[in-house]
Amino acid sequence: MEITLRNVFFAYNEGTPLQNEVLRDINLTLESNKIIAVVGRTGSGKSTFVQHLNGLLHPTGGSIDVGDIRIVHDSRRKPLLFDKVGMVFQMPEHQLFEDTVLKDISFGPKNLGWPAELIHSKALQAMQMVGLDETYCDRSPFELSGGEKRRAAIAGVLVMEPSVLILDEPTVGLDATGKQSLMELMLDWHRDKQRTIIIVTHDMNLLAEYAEEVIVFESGKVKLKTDPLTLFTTHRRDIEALGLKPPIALELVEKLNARLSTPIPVNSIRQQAIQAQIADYFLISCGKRGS
Ligand SMILES: Nc1ncnc2c1ncn2[C@@H]1O[C@H](COP(=O)(O)OP(=O)(O)OP(=O)(O)O)[C@@H](O)[C@H]1O
Repeated sequence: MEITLRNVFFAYNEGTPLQNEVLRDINLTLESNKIIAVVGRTGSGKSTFVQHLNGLLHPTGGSIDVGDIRIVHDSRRKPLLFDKVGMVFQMPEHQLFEDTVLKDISFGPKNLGWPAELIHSKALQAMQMVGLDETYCDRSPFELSGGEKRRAAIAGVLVMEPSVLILDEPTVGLDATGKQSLMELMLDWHRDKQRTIIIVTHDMNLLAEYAEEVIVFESGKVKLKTDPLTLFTTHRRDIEALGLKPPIALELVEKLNARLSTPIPVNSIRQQAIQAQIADYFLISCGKRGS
């Protein structure tokens, strides 16, 4: 499902002395079936932006087309899109509240009036997608580990089968293994269902590994929309000025290149691809592989 924003402005506390304009003239199209990262300094408006995509916030100017639903500044018509655009907030485990995992995951579909049997089967499917088996159904969400809680919270969003999934800082607080396994699950969901994922993140390694497109925010405006490789090569200075460091894999290849007479070409910023390029380079330079 495509999302198009035209001349979108947003101010908190509009029309009051506390008015705070946070989004300024956003014009963007978010294509279907992509993994899109949203980055920028803290306070640049990323969370405010993504909350516009599922109707949680409405623009104070301009329009947002989510598929065939238009969101505009009109206090009489405020479409909610929670079933089409699923949102996983920062630290989603804080939003678990039912006494069992199954009840928590079933909460959204129940509110939408889905039949009980359908809710049950979809909830089990969602649990499977996030790697929680049926033994978790009757467990209290409050007794799970941090990573398991996060998976349960994500299942509560996936159960609605959204066309777009928004993850606001999905891996904060998880260890390296937890981060990777969560992101691999999200990648499987994206590939399996052919749906869009929008990730708000400060983690440039995560961005390099998973994003196909990047939107860079600066002071409530879209500074850039590009792909990760172009971001970290052509726009290197711009993003460093925003305090964003390139991914470790790219820094590694640059350090090596400073010492090599024939630099390794930077044609990817994914860690594994760069490792393979480096390995290839050394095999070629040792004469063990034809170039
Ligand atoms: N409910 C609110 N009322 C008033 N101002 C708000 C509200 N929520 C956020 N803001 C302000 O809007 C601006 C953008 O905040 P937002 O959370 O969208 O930024 P962000 O880029 O997501 O930041 P971070 O990376 O720290 O999560 C900030 O100046 C913030 O103080």
